[in-house]
Amino acid sequence: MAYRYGQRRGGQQAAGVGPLNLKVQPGEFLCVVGPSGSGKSTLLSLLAGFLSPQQGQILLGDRAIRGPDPRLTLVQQEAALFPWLTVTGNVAFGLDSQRLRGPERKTRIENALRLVGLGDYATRRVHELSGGQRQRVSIARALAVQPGLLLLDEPFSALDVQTRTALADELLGIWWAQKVTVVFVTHQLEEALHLGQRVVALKDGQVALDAPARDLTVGALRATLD
Ligand SMILES: Nc1ncnc2c1ncn2[C@@H]1O[C@H](COP(=O)(O)OP(=O)(O)OP(=O)(O)O)[C@@H](O)[C@H]1O
Repeated sequence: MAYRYGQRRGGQQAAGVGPLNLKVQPGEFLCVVGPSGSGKSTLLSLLAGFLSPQQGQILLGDRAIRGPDPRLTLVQQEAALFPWLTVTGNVAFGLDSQRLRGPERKTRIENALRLVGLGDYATRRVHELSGGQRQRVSIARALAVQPGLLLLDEPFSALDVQTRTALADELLGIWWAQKVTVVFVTHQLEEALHLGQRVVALKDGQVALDAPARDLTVGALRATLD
């Protein structure tokens, strides 16, 4: 598939991604790395259904993604939460599109908050939380809908190193426990190698490298992207 933002004059290729062909296995943890402008966020917007490929298609299972899709959720760099709502209110908001009511709704929220270590914060207002706690709420909101595909776009980049490392390890624990398929975008090569089972490196919108993380080093990734 491919997506290009408009056309450039003078025969130069317009910015965007592709053509590329990627298959993510169910339950896989895939990290996408690449320098600024390489197309990471564009790829994630395509996977999230915010953009439609101009060429080819994106399938989730055997059904195409044609727009915002309840089978997947996206967590972005800055937690997009409602500050005036409680932690529970924010997580519940993600469930509204599923029209989930009653005890199952309550259980989903409680489980999601427990998974991110915020079981005791249910009634707190979001504006009282730290940046790391807010990002935990975003992840809980994404997990509560029990997505088939969890997309994360540099979710920890606004956080200090310690919080970032702690949250990365929590995410690994959640992935392990929930068997959710994860596509995680980062420009930090160390983070990609720590988290991913597989790493895809993008350069100018193309796949420059696609390999199991265990076969890679930061040096090898850097050399590919230079
Ligand atoms: N809305 C847009 N209109 C036109 N060009 C765009 C648009 N959004 C992104 N681009 C261009 O597409 C290319 C890929 O951008 P993208 O944001 O996907 O890169 P990225 O790898 O996520 O970068 P960063 O790490 O800086 O977030 C860049 O050349 C960018 O300038």
